[in-house]
Amino acid sequence: MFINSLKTKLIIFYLFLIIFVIFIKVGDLNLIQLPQLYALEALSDEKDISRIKMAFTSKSREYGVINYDNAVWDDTYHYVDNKNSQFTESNFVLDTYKSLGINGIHIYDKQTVTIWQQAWNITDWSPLTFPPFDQPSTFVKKHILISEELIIKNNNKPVSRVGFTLLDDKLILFAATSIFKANLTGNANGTMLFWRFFDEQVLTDLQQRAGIKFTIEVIQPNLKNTVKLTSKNSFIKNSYRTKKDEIFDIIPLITNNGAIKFTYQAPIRQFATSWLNHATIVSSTLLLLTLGVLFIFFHYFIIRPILQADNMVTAIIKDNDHSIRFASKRKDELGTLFNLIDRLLDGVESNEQQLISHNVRLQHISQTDSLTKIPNRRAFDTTMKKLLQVSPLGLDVAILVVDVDYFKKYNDCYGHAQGDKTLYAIAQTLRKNLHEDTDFVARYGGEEFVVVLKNTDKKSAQAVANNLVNIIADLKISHQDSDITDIVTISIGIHAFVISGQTQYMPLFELADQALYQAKEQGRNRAITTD
Ligand SMILES: Nc1nc2c(ncn2[C@@H]2O[C@H](COP(=O)(O)OP(=O)(O)OP(=O)(O)O)[C@@H](O)[C@H]2O)c(=O)[nH]1
Repeated sequence: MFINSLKTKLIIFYLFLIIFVIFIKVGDLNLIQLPQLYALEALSDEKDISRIKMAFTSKSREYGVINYDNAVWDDTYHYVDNKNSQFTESNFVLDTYKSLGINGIHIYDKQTVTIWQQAWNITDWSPLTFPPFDQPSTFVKKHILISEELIIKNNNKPVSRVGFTLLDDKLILFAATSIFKANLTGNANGTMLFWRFFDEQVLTDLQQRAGIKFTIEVIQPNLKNTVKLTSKNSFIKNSYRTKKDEIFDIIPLITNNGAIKFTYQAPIRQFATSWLNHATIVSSTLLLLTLGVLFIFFHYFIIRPILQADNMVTAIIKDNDHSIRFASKRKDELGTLFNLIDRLLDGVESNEQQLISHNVRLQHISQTDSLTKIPNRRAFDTTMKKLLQVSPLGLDVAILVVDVDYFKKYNDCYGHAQGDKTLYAIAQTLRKNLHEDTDFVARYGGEEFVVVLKNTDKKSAQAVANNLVNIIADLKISHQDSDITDIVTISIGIHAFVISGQTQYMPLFELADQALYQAKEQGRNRAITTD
């Protein structure tokens, strides 16, 4: 099956490896690295937020200090009592406002009634009236001006209120301090107020103090003080940054009637938050390249040789060809395995060759007569069948049946062992005097032999047979008991025929045998051909 393939298993292993690496990478990023980086970022953002808040605080405190210096001053204290305009005319000239950077100065008595007030438009330094301070509203009286109760609560010491407030929908920076003598003796006898609209200059000043460019807007006070948003990443809980990468926070107005919300663009994030970032792509590409190289390595050095071996063994089994060899030059375990298979094939091949030679010997034995060492009757049977099957039509063939004359008497006279020797001598003589390529001789049985002559007509067959009769006679093997002579002789019956589609050889043999009978009848030691 496909899944059983080594290559498939390797690919599946790689897929698991890649998923595992991505899993580790994502886990490491989300559970270890990002929380730390976000925490560091939040710490840095927190510092920026407090720098902005500090800018607001320092700006209002600066106003408070200037205001305090003017409120806790004997001249101011006496002015509240005597209202001598020389004091205000000499001290609060236009340049005073310009240098202090304020819109207005207001002096109130203990009952928070305006004693003196003056305000200017900072843009063109034209006179300005700002009703909430001119005729102080209940709100101003309560939240900005210093009441007697506050001073009593402060052990009869000067009280200052500094900060930002919202009046008539306008954001204002103010500083109010109770008017005291410079040596802080006696009671307070009023409130001195410095104020300024929160305009572009104030914003620029604050931005410079904080070193951050931010914008502001006035909002309802009921928003949370510090806004920590949940980041897009579900693993990271805290970040000050909004989805638009802005940071904002709230500065509540001291008068509790609103709040300043400042917003600024967060510094560019110094780390990647998605797992699909440059580093991941580079490392994933490197991983894939490494896996690719490993795959090629496995494929070329392990899988491919195994597949080649598979093909070779399949071919060996299919073609039953045991001569194929791996002849591997590899020095590794696969090389050892292939060499072992080669040795196994060596063994199989040598056994096979032994078997073949044994079979050849067996074949030879089964086709050879043990006494005369010439082909036997089985070989004659095979030869004749093959001859009738494969010979071309019209081929002349002759069958000669050879029989030793008076051989019973020979045996009786010389003994059976001598009879065997004589049979051997006759067989070998017949064999030697026939053409090895075209003629065939076999022992048919007993003292009877059969000769097959190919490409030989009747006349030639007669000549060959006569020659054989003479050659055996020429051996001059003595046979005292022969009725016709005193040497061993043979008789031959001949049947010559033409190949014409015969399928059985026995009728042909029997004709030759009948001719032999005639040769015996006519006195033996001769060859007779059928008519
Ligand atoms: N020594 C020996 N004798 C054999 C062998 N095979 C057959 N014979 C003998 O051959 C003789 C054949 O005798 P017969 O068939 O009577 O024929 P014959 O004596 O040769 O007389 P004709 O054929 O008529 O000339 C028998 O006595 C067999 O025993 C053999 O392998 N060795």
